[in-house]
Amino acid sequence: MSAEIINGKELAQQLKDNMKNEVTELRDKGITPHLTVVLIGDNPASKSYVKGKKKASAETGISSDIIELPDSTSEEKLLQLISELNNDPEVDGILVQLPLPEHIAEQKVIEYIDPGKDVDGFHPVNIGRMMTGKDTFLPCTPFGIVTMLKSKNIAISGQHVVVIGRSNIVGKPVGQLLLNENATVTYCHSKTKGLKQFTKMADILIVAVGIPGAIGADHIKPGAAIIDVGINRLADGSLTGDVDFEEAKEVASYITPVPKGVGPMTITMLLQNTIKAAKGRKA
Ligand SMILES: NC(=O)C1=CN([C@@H]2O[C@H](COP(=O)(O)OP(=O)(O)OC[C@H]3O[C@@H](n4cnc5c(N)ncnc54)[C@H](OP(=O)(O)O)[C@@H]3O)[C@@H](O)[C@H]2O)C=CC1
Ligand SMILES: Nc1nc(=O)c2c([nH]1)NC[C@@H]1CN(c3ccc(C(=O)N[C@@H](CCC(=O)O)C(=O)O)cc3)C=[N+]21
Repeated sequence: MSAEIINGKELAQQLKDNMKNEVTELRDKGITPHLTVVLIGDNPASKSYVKGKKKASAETGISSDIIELPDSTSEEKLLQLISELNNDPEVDGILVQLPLPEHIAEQKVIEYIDPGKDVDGFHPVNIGRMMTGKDTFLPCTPFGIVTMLKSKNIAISGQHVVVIGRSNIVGKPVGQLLLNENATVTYCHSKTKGLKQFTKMADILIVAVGIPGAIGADHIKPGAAIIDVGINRLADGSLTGDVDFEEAKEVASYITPVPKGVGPMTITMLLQNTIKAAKGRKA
């Protein structure tokens, strides 16, 4: 038996089609959601993600612009720009593409963004609201993952979720969101001893490590749902996840592919958050 594939690209398209109608209605009322993306430096991967965000915005009628600045941009100059965007009444959402150059303190920049415009959901105020179960901007990748699980009616409540990875943008918040949905959550990371003994207990296994092939069939409990967050570019230019897909799909009940899995959902949730920001500010 081969696992059912959760096609994130298709689900993202359905959600964008719905959003397009919502944006049309908002625009008829004179409200055009606007997203500003700030891109520092010329990391090719970041450039390609940012292009994807612009394209997806246009598809739904959300207006967007990209502010590109050189690698040499000072922290002070970036904070100044954020302060202008915070005060610009036309701007609903601000996204500063990560990672930032080494000389800029990432956390300081994140905390400078107006929480009401923080469509990434990375500001400590929004993280705190998420942790306490309040309405807020949910971080896009975790929000996308929960949306994918729900789209397939995969049970979350009472299930054992194992998350591999504890970054502030993926691992930690996805565990928190699933805890809010009444899952029992275990976190694993690079210091975890005996990783397999944990992963084999997972009803839902979320892999956000950044190592191709980190997880194989022998890590997986038969019938588990596997969410592969990893985006790794191989030497031949192709993209691959953290899970050995061919092997894993023979053991799992559901699995997300890379590409066309979690990635497109991340962008779609960003658009959702931008609409929410516009409604919160302009409506
Ligand atoms: N699809 C999407 O939309 C997105 C995809 N990504 C991708 O997801 C992956 C993870 O991203 P991100 O969370 O930002 O990455 P980070 O590099 O910030 O975090 C990686 C995590 O994996 C853990 N880890 C590393 N090696 C091992 C190991 N051998 N065993 C167990 N755990 C390990 C690390 O542990 P420790 O904390 O101890 O160092 C860390 O917590 C990347 O491939 C990234 O490109 C990221 C964002 C969005
Ligand atoms: N402030 C900030 N917010 C982010 O949300 C953010 C970030 N910084 N930095 C980098 C990570 C990574 N990320 C991805 C988004 C979409 C795809 C995506 O759409 N991937 C496609 C493939 C795209 C391609 O072919 O290149 C897919 O998986 O099918 C991947 C990765 C957002 N991130």
